[in-house]
Amino acid sequence: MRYEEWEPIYHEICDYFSFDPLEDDKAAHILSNLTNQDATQKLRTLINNQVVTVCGNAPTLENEINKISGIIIAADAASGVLIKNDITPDVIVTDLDGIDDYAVELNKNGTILVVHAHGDNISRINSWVLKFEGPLVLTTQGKPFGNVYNFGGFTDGDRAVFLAHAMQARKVNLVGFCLDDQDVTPMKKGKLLWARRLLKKLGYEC
Ligand SMILES: Nc1ncnc2c1ncn2[C@@H]1O[C@H](COP(=O)(O)OP(=O)(O)OP(=O)(O)O)[C@@H](O)[C@H]1O
Ligand SMILES: Nc1nc2c(c(=O)[nH]1)N=C(CO)CN2
Ligand SMILES: [Mg+2]
Repeated sequence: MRYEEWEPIYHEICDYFSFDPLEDDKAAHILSNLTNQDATQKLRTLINNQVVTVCGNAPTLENEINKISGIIIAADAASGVLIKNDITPDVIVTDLDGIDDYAVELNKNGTILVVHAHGDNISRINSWVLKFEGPLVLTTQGKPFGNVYNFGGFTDGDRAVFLAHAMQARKVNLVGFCLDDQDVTPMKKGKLLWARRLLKKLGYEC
């Protein structure tokens, strides 16, 4: 999605959650200043024209492992579920609140980390990013610049789907997405509602 198309949606999201866009920009600049890494071309080569499975972290993921095929993109904590099931994600899309030290090891061995900056993860950016030795792609939900991209999307899960579309995947399958999950906090419910709205724009009903 082009930024011009994304921007009005982004402002609606900021109004909904009372997020401050200036804090998002501050986070994106902190991230960009920590590393000049840019594995976007590697990511594009990996995904272009391929079948991709994006794994969300709904409780159903564990029962849907057998549906995974092609290039595997894990949304944040879904990566831990995959690892427990002996599956190595090719890509992890994360705002750094759902991963653990295993992500540093995976990244060292080639898993691409797509690290998202926002106003509420600045401390996580500062504590995690310098530990990563492998390929990184940096993202923002605000205006992109330099080595910081915006492919559209909001939560780790729907952002992963927007990313796969932006990288021209041939087909994008979703597993572990249950966006009307009622067994979550009010904040999470709001985030899943937005994920659902955004994925609907790409033609997915989940
Ligand atoms: N029922 C569900 N519960 C949680 N996540 C879900 C669910 N269904 C789909 N997802 C997707 O899985 C992604 C990764 O889940 P995780 O539990 O790591 O969330 P998170 O990292 O705390 O979410 P975020 O940081 O995006 O707020 C979410 O961003 C969401 O898009
Ligand atoms: N400012 C801000 N932005 C976000 C947040 C968040 O908690 N705060 N969470 C996200 C993942 O769902 C994506 N973007
Ligand atoms: Mg997260």
